Amino acid sequence: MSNEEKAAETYEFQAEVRQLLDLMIHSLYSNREIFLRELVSNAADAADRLRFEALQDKTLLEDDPDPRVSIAVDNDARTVTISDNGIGMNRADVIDNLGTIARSGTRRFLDAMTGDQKQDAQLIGQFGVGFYSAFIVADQVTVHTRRAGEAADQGVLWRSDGKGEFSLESLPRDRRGTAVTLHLAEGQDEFLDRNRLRQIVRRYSDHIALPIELENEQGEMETANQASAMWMRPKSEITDEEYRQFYQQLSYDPEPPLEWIHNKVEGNQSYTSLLFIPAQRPFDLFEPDSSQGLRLYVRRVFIMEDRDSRLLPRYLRFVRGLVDSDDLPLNVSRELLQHNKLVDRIRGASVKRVLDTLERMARDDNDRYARFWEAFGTVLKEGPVEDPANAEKVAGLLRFHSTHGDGGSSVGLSDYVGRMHEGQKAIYYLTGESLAAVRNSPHLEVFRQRNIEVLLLAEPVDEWLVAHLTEFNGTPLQSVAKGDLEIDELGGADDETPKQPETSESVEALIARIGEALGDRVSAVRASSRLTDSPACIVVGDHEFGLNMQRMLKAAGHELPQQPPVLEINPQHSIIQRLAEDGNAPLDEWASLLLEQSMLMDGGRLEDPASFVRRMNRLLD
Ligand SMILES: Nc1ncnc2c1ncn2[C@@H]1O[C@H](COP(=O)(O)OP(=O)(O)OP(=O)(O)O)[C@@H](O)[C@H]1O
Repeated sequence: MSNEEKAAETYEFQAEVRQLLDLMIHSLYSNREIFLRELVSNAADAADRLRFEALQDKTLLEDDPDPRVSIAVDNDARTVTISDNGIGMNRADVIDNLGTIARSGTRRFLDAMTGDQKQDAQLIGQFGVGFYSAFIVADQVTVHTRRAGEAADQGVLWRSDGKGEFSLESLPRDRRGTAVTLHLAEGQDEFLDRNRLRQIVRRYSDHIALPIELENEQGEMETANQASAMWMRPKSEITDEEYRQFYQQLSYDPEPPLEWIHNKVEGNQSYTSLLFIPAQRPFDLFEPDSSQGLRLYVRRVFIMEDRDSRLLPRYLRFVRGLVDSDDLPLNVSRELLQHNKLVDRIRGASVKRVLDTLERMARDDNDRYARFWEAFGTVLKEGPVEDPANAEKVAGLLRFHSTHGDGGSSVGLSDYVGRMHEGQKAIYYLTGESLAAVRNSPHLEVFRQRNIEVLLLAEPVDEWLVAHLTEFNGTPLQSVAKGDLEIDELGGADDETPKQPETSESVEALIARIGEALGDRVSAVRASSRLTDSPACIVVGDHEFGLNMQRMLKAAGHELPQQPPVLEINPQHSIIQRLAEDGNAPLDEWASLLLEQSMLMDGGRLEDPASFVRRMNRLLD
């Protein structure tokens, strides 16, 4: 090798990496120890990747087949070195991975930072900021690495002080894998203390399933973690604390999980699954490429993270954990997972376990279920759409706001059905843009008067939900804002509730004239049985999209057929009665005003708000 080739080349960090480094160094002061978790986790990932690639090519293992991570301290040089005998990196890998290409996570991470130290530190905890966390405690970092399968002279040395540049040079390396050496910055000497390091390994990496060795004072290597696949141990021997720790090391979530489900299945297909239901929402739950997904192992070898939702459907993406199969082939690929009967069976059983567990929680522990619902209810509402086979089961787990009770979102469909009036034929609901808008909607008036409960649905996902969930245990779900209400069929009517009075002839005539005035802005004008306090409201047909849904579809760029709404008039309202008597009232103006105010009450936008205001002022004048 010539001298020129050996000379170090200098590269600049990509701008976002620089930003990340800067933030990390300044905002992570209170949580410095996580650097070790991150570097150990990278080392363990590298060992997993080697094991996986070695399934195809055994020569990669060279004469060193047992995966291992080791941590060594040099007190004189004030360095800590984390080494692995994993997959290693070649020159191009190093350039890509350690500095010049922003990882997709970096941008998301920067976007998620709030500026609040405490919150951000927690966020970093959840995120797994990776390699760059080395600079939280080090003012100089070197990475010496060689890719498995390549010759010793292909070793590469990366070096940086984290300030904007890094250098790269060739440096032969006998062993494959990577050694990351941290030259501790001033004031960070506590990380030279082996006891402190041991304690950090136990806290964050105890359940990594390969040995993490720590050099003791006598220079001997000792295993610092449990280094076993905890999920393979019998349930009865695992303490709650161990489950919690395992969860934390798997998810980086500081909050203990609400529940875990550990199953060993034996028979014609054997596998173990360990599933956790978290207590808090991860920040990327609603991002399309969120890092959620179970980990798939085959006979203890980590194969991949299930980013394609093969092991669990999307609406259960909040579940964390793993599946370890004895029967899948070790060389299983993404494609193979897509069409595999064993995977189908594992998935079916896992869905059932999660739903059964949630049912039990909902039945036995209201408070815990309320926490679950608060964190993940919105996601669960995708269930009936995504998984029709389990729609009924998921429907039973849903919770809603309602006109009944204290207004919290805690009403289940079976609670509702249990309270239905005799003769009531449907579960009534109203969707809208916000809770305030639905709560105050004129569509609820007659239901309030008759004391009939209505579910109040104000999340965007609710529109999709009710489009797919048309009944619950045989009782249909019906929007109170759609179709012709047959008031006497509502149920809830008893002798004391006044029957809907007949509409007088003069009001009938008025309704006809309003219809003429509005022309094709409406598909019909009719007397309403919905209203008690408002003069008018708008209604769509039974099989048409609700107005809120129409707005959402339009906002998403869909072309919708023109479907003018029906305007319903309250024959008992004093404005209506006055108009029916007064032959001189400017009826064109009044008709428009009634339509426009009804649209506004429904959360709609007027195409010409200025004309509306002028019209109102003329009539008030
Ligand atoms: N010890 C190592 N051996 C081999 N490759 C490594 C090692 N450490 C890091 N890398 C490579 O560098 C990349 C970047 O590492 P970094 O820790 O910044 O992010 P990550 O591990 O991909 O993400 P995260 O830490 O969020 O899981 C890794 O994806 C891996 O390809």
